[in-house]
Formats: sequence, C-alpha cells, structure tokens
Amino acid sequence: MIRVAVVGAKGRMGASVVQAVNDADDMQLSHTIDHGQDPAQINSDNTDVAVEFTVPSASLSNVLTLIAQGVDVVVGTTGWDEDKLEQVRQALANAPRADQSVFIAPNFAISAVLADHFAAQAAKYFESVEVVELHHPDKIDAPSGTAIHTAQAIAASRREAGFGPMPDGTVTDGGSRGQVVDGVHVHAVRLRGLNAHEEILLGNAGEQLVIRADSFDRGSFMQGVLLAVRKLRDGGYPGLNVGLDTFLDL
Ligand SMILES: NC(=O)C1=CN([C@@H]2O[C@H](COP(=O)(O)OP(=O)(O)OC[C@H]3O[C@@H](n4cnc5c(N)ncnc54)[C@H](O)[C@@H]3O)[C@@H](O)[C@H]2O)C=CC1
Ligand SMILES: O=C(O)C1=N[C@H](C(=O)O)C[C@H](O)C1
Repeated sequence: MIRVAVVGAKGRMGASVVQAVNDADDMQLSHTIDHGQDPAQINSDNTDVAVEFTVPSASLSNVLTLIAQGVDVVVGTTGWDEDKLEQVRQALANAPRADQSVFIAPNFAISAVLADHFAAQAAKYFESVEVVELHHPDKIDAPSGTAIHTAQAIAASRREAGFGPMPDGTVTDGGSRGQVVDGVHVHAVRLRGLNAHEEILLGNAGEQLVIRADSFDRGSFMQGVLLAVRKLRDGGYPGLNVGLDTFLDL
C-alpha cells in the first residue's frame, strides 16, 4: 500500500484527494493536515508521498518542510515562479534521500493538459492568441496557474517560430485587455456555477481556432493526482518535475 498524506485536507481539493485516496485499492491515508497543524508530523517512516493543495502563500514552506522530512511530494497549489522553483531544486539537492522527488502540476485534468499542449502547437500558425480562464468565484488567485502556464507555453512556441509581438492597436486600457503574461493577454472570469475552464483563442485574417477545456467538477483532477502519486512511489523521477505531461506520451 502507498501511504499518502494530504496537506490542505479540509479544502475543496484536499477533501477530494482524501476521498480519492480512500477509494483507491493501492493507497492508504497516513496523515491529513490543514492550517495550524505542523506538516513535520509527516515523515519517511509514516508516509511515502504527500499531496499538497493549500494556498500560494503557504505552499513553498510546506514543500520545503516535507523535503526535509524525506518525503516525496505531489503539489497542485498554484503560485509557483522561477525563484520558488529554484528553492525547491536546492532543497532537493540537500534532501535526506538521493532520489527524492517533487512533482508540481498547475492542472491535473487531462483536458486542460491537452488544451495547453495543443495551444502551444497551434500558436505558431496564428497571428493572434489570447487566453480566457473562467473559474468559481471562491478562487483566490487570478489569473489561474493553468492560464499562466498556457500563456508561457504559447510564448515559448512563438519565440521558437521567430514571431514578434501580436497585433494590438489598443491606445486606452482601463484593465479590459487583461494581464499580459510573457506577451500573451490573459483574461479571468469569476462566476458562480463555474468550476475550472479555459479557452485559448487563436486568430488569423478570416479564421479562428478555439481550444476549450472544461473541468465540471473536482473529480476531473483526481486521476492525474493518483497517477502522480503512483509514479513518484515507483521512482524514476528524482528532483523537480513540472506538468502532468511529464507522465504522458504527448
Ligand atoms: N493543480 C490542479 O489541478 C488544481 C489546483 N488547484 C489549486 O489548489 C489550491 C487549493 O485550491 P482549493 O482546494 O480550491 O482551495 P481551498 O481554499 O478550498 O483549500 C485550501 C486549504 O488549504 C488550507 N491551508 C491554508 N494554509 C495552510 C497551511 N499553511 N498548511 C496546511 N493547510 C493550509 C486551508 O485551510 C484550506 O483548507 C489553489 O492554489 C488552487 O488554485 C485547484 C484545483 C486543481
Ligand atoms: O482554483 C481552482 O479551482 C483551480 N486552480 C488551478 C489553477 O489556478 O490553474 C487549476 C484549475 O484551474 C482549478
């Protein structure tokens, strides 16, 4: 049995992970931790893999603690930038176990991962690309971690293809053009009734391609979370890996 700890267990995602682990034949819960409880209770004697879904302001500290405890970590919390990722790499370089792993995914739903992949492929064939993400109104960060990841993938693809900036004649902007991530405009909608959705709009003169991914409920993320737990437990992914495509044949 894979011994799994859940950090952020009382949250929307954490509670879903607790249920998914309880429902999995090859896993058992070792710890459920939430705000105010010490993640250092989790260690390599009682846990194989910790799953972390908390808040962007707490995630790095939790992950560094878990690395020091000798535990592999699957992270779904958003808010990662290059500086934070580098701190994780350095902590892993000094980790108790040589083959220790941290896996971070901005999105564990296959629809979102494929949308991201297809958007990066398509971006080099279109003059204009913009990203719209739509979420439930209880989400605390905007734009979504997924949308930032998508915009960065689109920008990298366009750079590789030798593309310059996109056409945009906007002169006055009170914020309506969204946040510019790596040269790509990203727009965030918050609406009761939604869960997690993303649309990538690609345009040329006289034509448009729309790529859309919809997560209608949190169950959509669980297959990806359990896959990551199993992959880390089986080994072969030492160090820091980012993105569910790490485990997919794309
Ligand atoms: N990668 C993915 O596929 C997905 C990622 N997310 C991300 O996961 C994160 C959590 O999302 P939700 O569960 O919707 O949020 P939530 O607000 O429902 O849950 C967060 C939980 O973390 C707890 N928490 C806060 N500080 C903590 C700390 N220091 N230690 C332990 N627990 C702490 C809170 O008490 C709460 O129970 C967000 O960053 C969200 O964007 C959400 C859905 C899918
Ligand atoms: O907070 C959410 O709900 C989600 N957060 C992640 C993000 O910010 O990309 C993943 C998914 O969009 C749901």
